[in-house]
Amino acid sequence: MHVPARVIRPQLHWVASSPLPTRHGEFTAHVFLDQAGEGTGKEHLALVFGDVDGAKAIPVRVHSECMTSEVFGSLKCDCKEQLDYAMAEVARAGRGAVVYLRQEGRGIGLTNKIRAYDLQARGHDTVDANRLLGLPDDARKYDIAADILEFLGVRSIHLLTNNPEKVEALRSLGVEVVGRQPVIIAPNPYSAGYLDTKRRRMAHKLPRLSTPSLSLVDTLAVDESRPSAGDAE
Ligand SMILES: Nc1nc2c(ncn2[C@@H]2O[C@H](COP(=O)(O)OP(=O)(O)OP(=O)(O)O)[C@@H](O)[C@H]2O)c(=O)[nH]1
Ligand SMILES: [Zn+2]
Repeated sequence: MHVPARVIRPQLHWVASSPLPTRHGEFTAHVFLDQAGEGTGKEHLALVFGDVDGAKAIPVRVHSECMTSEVFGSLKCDCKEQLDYAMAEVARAGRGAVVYLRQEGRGIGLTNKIRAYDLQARGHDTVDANRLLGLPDDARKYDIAADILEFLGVRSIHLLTNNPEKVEALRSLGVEVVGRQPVIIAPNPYSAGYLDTKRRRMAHKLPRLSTPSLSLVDTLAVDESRPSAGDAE
């Protein structure tokens, strides 16, 4: 059945919803079309578990797109495992949401992220690679996430994140963040330096990590039954 779009604000429209069975349980997927500025045509997603309308202090993950890890299994970052963990956590809590924002590469887009990866392959860390490209360390915005949460009727949240700046950004947009829940993923040999840079240079609340042995790569490559970080928690 086709339901007409609902205008959230002039350039952000709710456009579709459907049940979405996942390996973490049955969510409802809501799609929001962003027609503003550079975001023209971007489709953002909210995966909702249980009844969140009017809910307080529910777990919410505001996640930024990472095609390289989420689609292709890149080991350079922790994004896919964080997403899996968040979905499992929301389902475990019985209600909550994952807001999936299409701001690839901390908002610089896929092309620039791959350019940054090329610089990282030449020895630069994730922050310096962006700077060498003349780009901000983090170009993301969270106004759409705030609007989506308001649209869903969510009253207050526990934000699943290690990034205190994300908490502050959402608060400054009027989201009542009553707590922060860490999303700590064990490093692999390719992500350890990246995670350490996030801890040292981006103020992420991450533990000091020791670099795991390279033999873990072989394990990751051959063991398809490996439990996800979410399963391990
Ligand atoms: N520019 C750039 N973006 C990256 C890199 N690695 C991952 N990303 C992007 O970073 C975004 C995720 O941001 P993170 O800094 O990993 O984490 P966060 O969302 O700030 O914090 P958490 O809530 O704790 O996950 C996604 O959009 C990824 O595509 C990188 O090396 N360079
Ligand atoms: Zn990533």
